[in-house]
Amino acid sequence: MRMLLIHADYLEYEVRDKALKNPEPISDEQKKGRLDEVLAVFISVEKVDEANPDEVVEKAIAEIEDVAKQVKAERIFVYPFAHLSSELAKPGVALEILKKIEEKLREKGYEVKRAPFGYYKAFKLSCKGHPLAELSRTIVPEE
Ligand SMILES: Nc1ncnc2c1ncn2[C@@H]1O[C@H](COS(=O)(=O)NC(=O)[C@@H](N)CO)[C@@H](O)[C@H]1O
Repeated sequence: MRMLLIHADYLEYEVRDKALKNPEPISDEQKKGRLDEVLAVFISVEKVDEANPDEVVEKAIAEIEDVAKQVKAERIFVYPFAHLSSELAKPGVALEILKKIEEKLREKGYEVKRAPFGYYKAFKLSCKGHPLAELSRTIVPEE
């Protein structure tokens, strides 16, 4: 799994066209979204993650929470992003992993949104620009 973490004044998106034949079903409300004062986490789920999804979820949560505490972010935007890796996991596996990350972060008390999976989306992002505002993490399951 590859993650790009951006501490931002805001992240907003608007769904455009389908990027997969069968994207995640979404409500009209989910076609647009915005969070202010947010840690945006762009995630590419990778083929290697398919070996142990639960372990990858736990490691991702730990890394995201570590950064959220450092930058004092209470809101997290989980954003499916297929452009951080050339070895992408299958969409079905990727979506399940992203949903679990969303759920577990919410259980930990963060305000969490997740951008829709399988769509081309317009987005605007305002990076804060401080030294910890742009970070990346790579997560792999144990052999
Ligand atoms: N492994 C993955 N990790 C994260 N997001 C993914 C993954 N696979 C698919 N997606 C989601 O599905 C969308 C399209 O995925 S994609 O791999 O780019 N596929 C395409 O663009 C197809 N139109 C041609 O392959 C992505 O924008 C993202 O929302």
